[in-house]
Amino acid sequence: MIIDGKKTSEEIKNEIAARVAEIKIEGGKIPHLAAVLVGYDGASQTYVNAKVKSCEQVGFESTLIRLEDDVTEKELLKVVEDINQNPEIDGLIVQLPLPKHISVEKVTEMIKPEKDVDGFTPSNVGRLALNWPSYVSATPNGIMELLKRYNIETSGKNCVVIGRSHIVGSPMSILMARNTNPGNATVTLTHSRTQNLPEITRNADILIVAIGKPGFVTADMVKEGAVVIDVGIHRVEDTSKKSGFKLIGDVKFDEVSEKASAITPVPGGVGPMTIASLLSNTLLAAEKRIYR
Ligand SMILES: Nc1nc2c(c(=O)[nH]1)N[C@@H](CN(C=O)c1ccc(C(=O)N[C@@H](CCC(=O)O)C(=O)O)cc1)CN2
Repeated sequence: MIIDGKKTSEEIKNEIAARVAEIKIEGGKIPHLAAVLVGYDGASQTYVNAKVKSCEQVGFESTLIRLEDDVTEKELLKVVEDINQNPEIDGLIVQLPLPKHISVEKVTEMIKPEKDVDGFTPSNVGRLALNWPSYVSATPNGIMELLKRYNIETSGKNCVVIGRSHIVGSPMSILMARNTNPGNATVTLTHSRTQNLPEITRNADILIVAIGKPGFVTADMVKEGAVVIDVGIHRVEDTSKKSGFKLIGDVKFDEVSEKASAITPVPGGVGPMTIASLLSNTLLAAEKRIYR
């Protein structure tokens, strides 16, 4: 089975659009997302443009703030603080990665937790770990939603996560271990120093791959019937395409899909769900459902 993130994300966007229509009738506040993009990285521009377009699609307001790649850290912090103070804006994201001369930690810490719809601030990450209401990072949140909507059984299953990033791997391991449905899995968080990785991954009923290496997971690393979630997105040269590149994931799709019972493709899997989850978080922020 192919787990179709594109189709599921459209379903979620339709649900959000329906809620926005209700908010309009009730005379409530239309959700407003601000996105800050620093520099001209091709992939980041694609993602931010897709976020703005998705806001339009569901009826949100959006503000895109583009900054040159030589913007100083101080200037960027001031932009973030201005958005923090703007009562019109419900949610704020700073697109990552940032140029090397800017501290991601300082910028993230500056974002008001109530507007942190990426779920990256220390406050929201801490609340997630405590199982308190919080904004959950969009990619892991999107994966949980896919598992739920595809009725994938996770309780008591062995879940192996490859990659320990703050954005995906770490929150993913917390969510899958939680006493929720989906959740209640026995989770192993693996990383670049893990020994005998194939031995561990072959024991996974659910394998979530966020290692950032194209085609890293091969068929011999996967148990027959496993559910495989591929978080990686890489642009590799392909002269047969008009764009000059094609997208591939961290998983060798052709061979792993032969063994998996369910698998996310790249593109069209986890990526679109990241944007749908960001919209869900922005709706929560506008309706003040996390921080009252
Ligand atoms: N502030 C943030 N920065 C980054 C995040 C994030 O959640 N917040 N995550 C990633 C990038 N990302 C969102 O920003 C993202 C990645 C991929 C997709 C997506 O829809 N991918 C499509 C293919 C799109 C294409 O390249 O043509 C797919 O997989 O089908 C959306 C968002 C890092 N930065």
